[in-house]
Amino acid sequence: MTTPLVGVTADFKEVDERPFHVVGDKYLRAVSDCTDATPFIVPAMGHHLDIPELVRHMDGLVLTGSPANVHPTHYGHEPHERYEPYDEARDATTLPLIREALAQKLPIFAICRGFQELNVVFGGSLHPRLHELEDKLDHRRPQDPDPDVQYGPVHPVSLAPGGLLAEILGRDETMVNSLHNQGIDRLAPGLAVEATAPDGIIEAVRIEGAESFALGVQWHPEYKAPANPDSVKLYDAFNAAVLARKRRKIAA
Ligand SMILES: N[C@@H](CCC(=O)NCCCC(=O)O)C(=O)O
Repeated sequence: MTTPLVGVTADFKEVDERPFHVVGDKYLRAVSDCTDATPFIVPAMGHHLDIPELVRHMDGLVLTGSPANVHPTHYGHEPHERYEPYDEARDATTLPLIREALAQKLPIFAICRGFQELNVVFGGSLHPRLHELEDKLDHRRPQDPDPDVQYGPVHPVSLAPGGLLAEILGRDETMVNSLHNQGIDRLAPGLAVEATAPDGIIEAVRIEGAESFALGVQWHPEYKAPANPDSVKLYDAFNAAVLARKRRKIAA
């Protein structure tokens, strides 16, 4: 069997005043270190991509995190400068990519912004600034220059009894990192809650009835993934689905 291919979504942003398609190294490295697949970067080129053809070549999809927020018009809200930065090139890529990935039963692992994109694609909405809500935790990145602190565990999440995450991790609670300003407001129909923070914020979802692995998490399992036993289990589960997809393609 040839090596499976996992697409990893890129942001579109300026680097030295020039446009670039960029992906954090940790997203690529986690796929490389913790699965049998080779990662490749999916550029944020929207309608310039032949998305159905691209998905046919993939065996799995990782939707990455990003400092940029999903444009509010995708979930029926007015844009406001306080909700920036946006990355409309990424929205124009990831939202149709998720739809096509589902149609082609591709394993999907959605992380942070990717998790939020899943909710938006299914018709849910986001709260643009969680930390402005009374009675919610501050879910933003810890203010410390050390990445091990920024991506260190900061709050527990309760795993839904009988859910996919509880099954994968083998328990009912775990500690997660937290580097997001936004979060799920209205949960989309078609998504099942897999984990919640102590303040009730949804931290993980599964696509109900998906024919392959289709999980989104608000935290960052990709950060130093091989060193985190929970992250290893998550990538193992994703990998099993990627390999199964690859075998199905060969058999077809
Ligand atoms: N912009 C959204 C999503 C947050 C997110 O994905 N953070 C990741 C930051 C960088 C990284 O580690 O990839 C929000 O603020 O909620």
